[in-house]
Amino acid sequence: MGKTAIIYASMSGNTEAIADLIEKGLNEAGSEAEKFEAMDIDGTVFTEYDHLLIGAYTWGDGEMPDEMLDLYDEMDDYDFEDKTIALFGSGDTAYDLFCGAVDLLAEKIQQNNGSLIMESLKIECFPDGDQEEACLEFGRQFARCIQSAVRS
Ligand SMILES: Cc1cc2nc3c(=O)[nH]c(=O)nc-3n(C[C@H](O)[C@H](O)[C@H](O)COP(=O)(O)O)c2cc1C
Repeated sequence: MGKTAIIYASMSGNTEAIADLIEKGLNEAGSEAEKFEAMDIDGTVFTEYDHLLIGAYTWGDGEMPDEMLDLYDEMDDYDFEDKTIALFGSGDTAYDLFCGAVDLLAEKIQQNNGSLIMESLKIECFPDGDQEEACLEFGRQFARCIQSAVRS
């Protein structure tokens, strides 16, 4: 089935909480993942893992946060054509560019031959209430995508 990595950047814990819930959803649907903080890894993760869930909070004026910047720049050295990819993030709708970093990641993946298997998950601050279930379901749905790709 291939290996799944959940990669995230989080300063105050909201995006980390989303990553944890996505992993829980994946597990519920019978898949496993390894989770990494973006600043602890480099681009080799893009060759070692077949399925990628990548998440970031948004900083500045719709900008990529510092913790994700190196990995974001390194994406230009890789080809994402054969990868299963979905994106997630936490933001705040009080800002003009809600979850702008998620959109920047999507553009970068597309520039490097990749495509997204699911619509990106954008969470308002902390994933509570209905948003908690949305994160779990995102994980379950991603698991179903990679499982059905194996069967077909
Ligand atoms: C200085 C600053 C700038 C921000 N800019 C944006 C922004 O442009 N768009 C957005 O959606 N959220 C923005 N946010 C909100 C954060 O992305 C949001 O608080 C998020 O939940 C933080 O996630 P974390 O807990 O994973 O660090 C900004 C927050 C701060 C402190």
